Amino acid sequence: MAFLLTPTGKPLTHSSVGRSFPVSSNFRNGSMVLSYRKLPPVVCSCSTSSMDSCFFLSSVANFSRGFCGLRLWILQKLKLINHERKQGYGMKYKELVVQAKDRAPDPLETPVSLSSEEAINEGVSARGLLKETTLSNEHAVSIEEVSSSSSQVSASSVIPDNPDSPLGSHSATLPMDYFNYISKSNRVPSLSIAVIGATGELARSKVFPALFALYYSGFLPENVGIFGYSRKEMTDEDLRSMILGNLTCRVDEQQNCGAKLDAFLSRTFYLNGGYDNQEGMTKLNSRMVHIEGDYEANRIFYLSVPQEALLEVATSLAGNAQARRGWTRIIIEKPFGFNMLSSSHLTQSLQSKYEENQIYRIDHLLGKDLIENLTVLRFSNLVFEPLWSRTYIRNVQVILSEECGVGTKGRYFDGYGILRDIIHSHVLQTIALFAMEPPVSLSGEDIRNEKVKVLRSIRKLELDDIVLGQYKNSTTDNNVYFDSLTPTFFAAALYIDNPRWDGVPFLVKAGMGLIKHRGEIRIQFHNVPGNLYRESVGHNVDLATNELILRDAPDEAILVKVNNKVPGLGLQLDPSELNLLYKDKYNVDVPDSYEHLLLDVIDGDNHLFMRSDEVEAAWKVLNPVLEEIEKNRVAPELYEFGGRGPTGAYYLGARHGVRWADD
Ligand SMILES: NC(=O)C1=CN([C@@H]2O[C@H](COP(=O)(O)OP(=O)(O)OC[C@H]3O[C@@H](n4cnc5c(N)ncnc54)[C@H](OP(=O)(O)O)[C@@H]3O)[C@@H](O)[C@H]2O)C=CC1
Ligand SMILES: O=C1O[C@H](COP(=O)(O)O)[C@@H](O)[C@H](O)[C@H]1O
Repeated sequence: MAFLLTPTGKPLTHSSVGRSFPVSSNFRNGSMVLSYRKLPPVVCSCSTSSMDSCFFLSSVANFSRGFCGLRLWILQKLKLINHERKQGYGMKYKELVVQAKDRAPDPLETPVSLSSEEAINEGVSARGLLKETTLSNEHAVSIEEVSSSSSQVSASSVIPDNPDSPLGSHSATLPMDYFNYISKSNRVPSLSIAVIGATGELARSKVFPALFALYYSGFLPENVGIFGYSRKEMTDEDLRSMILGNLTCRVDEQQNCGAKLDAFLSRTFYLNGGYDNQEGMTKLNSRMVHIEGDYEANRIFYLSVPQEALLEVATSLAGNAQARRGWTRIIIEKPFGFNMLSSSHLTQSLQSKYEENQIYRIDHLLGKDLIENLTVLRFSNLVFEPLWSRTYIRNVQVILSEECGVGTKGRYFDGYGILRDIIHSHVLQTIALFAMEPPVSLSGEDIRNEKVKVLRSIRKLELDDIVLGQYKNSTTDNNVYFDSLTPTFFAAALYIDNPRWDGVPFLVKAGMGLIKHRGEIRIQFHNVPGNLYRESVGHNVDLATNELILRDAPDEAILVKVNNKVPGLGLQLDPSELNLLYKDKYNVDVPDSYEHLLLDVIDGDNHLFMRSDEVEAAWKVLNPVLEEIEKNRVAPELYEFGGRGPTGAYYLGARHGVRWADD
């Protein structure tokens, strides 16, 4: 039996020694082999700030997100400001709808006879003549109307594929060319959004609610069609009932809630793809064509399926369900591969079917304000950018801790662990956005060009630079122990070997089953040289360290820690926080990050999505240490569920001259 080693290579003296851990996953002959092992499903009332309920629509227990007035207004303004940089035309949709409303319908554009589903689509366009805010039940198409017609769809309406091109006869088109085309034909292309894996947890809890939130707030075109796809025997009605409980309206606009909900559901359809995705995608295409009518239509496919199914689904869809007259974009979920090799296999396979700019690798953390603020703060203020380097910054800490255990994520988490689930994209993308040089513009490619340089400059990790942890059995899971080495905690010291960041430790910490839900980036500045107030500061100069804190959880905030004179006679310094707490400043709930990112996909804005070279560069940082961990079967340090995590993380900080600032 191999020795169990600590991450520093020393034999483990922990109570876990003696347990025998088979390596739970590997990659053979170009395909991933995962053996899932049981993780304890820790049940705890983990509330995320983004899941507060705004308005309950149905009696079904509802974890809805809120998204109210001012935040919506800000988002709309920002979107308008960013209008010019958008690669796609999502926001122009609304303008075009308005233009189209102003024009008399072109009889040449109207099909001679419409199926009832096409008629619904037409009806929706016609209803566009009404102001969105006056949409009422009277105008909404009833679900029954749609259901009764939907069963009559025949496969004969499938448009044949072009075998010469992976993109079909219309590749992802240049938005402006396409625009001209649209305005010539006087018709706004419709948008079809298909959620593949519609019955899964992610689709139900995040994707459909985000789509409805966008629809409700007017961010989706009125002729949108929503399609759910999986292998289960279900009807349109079943899907609608299944997602209904998670759909909510904005508190400030609830007067139209029922009508909007009806309208959204009437555009939501289910397709049972069966066990052959080639056939399934052909059927889906047929259904989409039927709903879209014989017009230009853009398509988004959200692949919310297990990683094992991803390639097969993506390939089947590429050949059978891409838009023929409009663009197609696919969204894929992390983890992006299991290791360097499987990831590069995945990338190559996807690129043989899709153009890179069709692929949106989604990581929901990147849709949070915390992340967007990294660039906003730095590049729209004078006071931060001059300090953004090793000259002034002593260390950077990225902290993502969750109170919850693995819970229902156990299905895929145990095969992957926290490095692949959280570090590969969440953390490395955060560091890349934080540390990049100023991009030429805010365009997706310019930003991604800068991010990838940072990722390539990160020093590859060694075992000595990391700490692995696993939470012990909790009181809620009846003494069930993990029977794998899967880490639920990871900490590391990263270095970026470039002139701006040489020698600055980037300390990262991510874990589950910890004392506090926290998501923040903390930037600690150097101590003041020759500080005139050193006597007032006292011995613990760390307390007087200036800090900039960007926080997502527990409450969204931007804080700057400064030294301030305590009011009164005498001279006493007090490290205080300049505090921009969102909930105090803005009377709004923050939208879920899936809304933000889905809107970006519609707009063709890919700056928050990883490009394939970024995925590869991130693997180069992690792959060597992952191989070491697996080769040596490094055992994670056990920690108490609900505690502060492994003590190893404190030693790690100390070795790099850093004191964790979140304690
Ligand atoms: N849940 C989460 O919070 C997160 C999930 N992810 C990623 O998102 C993806 C989905 O996760 P999650 O929703 O939790 O998974 P689930 O297992 O809950 O759902 C998977 C869905 O995919 C469908 N499906 C499975 N196999 C196939 C197939 N061969 N062809 C077509 N459809 C298939 C399933 O339905 P049916 O069996 O009926 O076909 C089901 O609808 C995973 O890749 C995961 O890594 C990433 C981050 C967070
Ligand atoms: O992507 C993921 O993030 C969640 C944490 O998301 P949050 O929005 O609640 O902070 C994490 O639980 C999950 O394992 C991971 O895949």
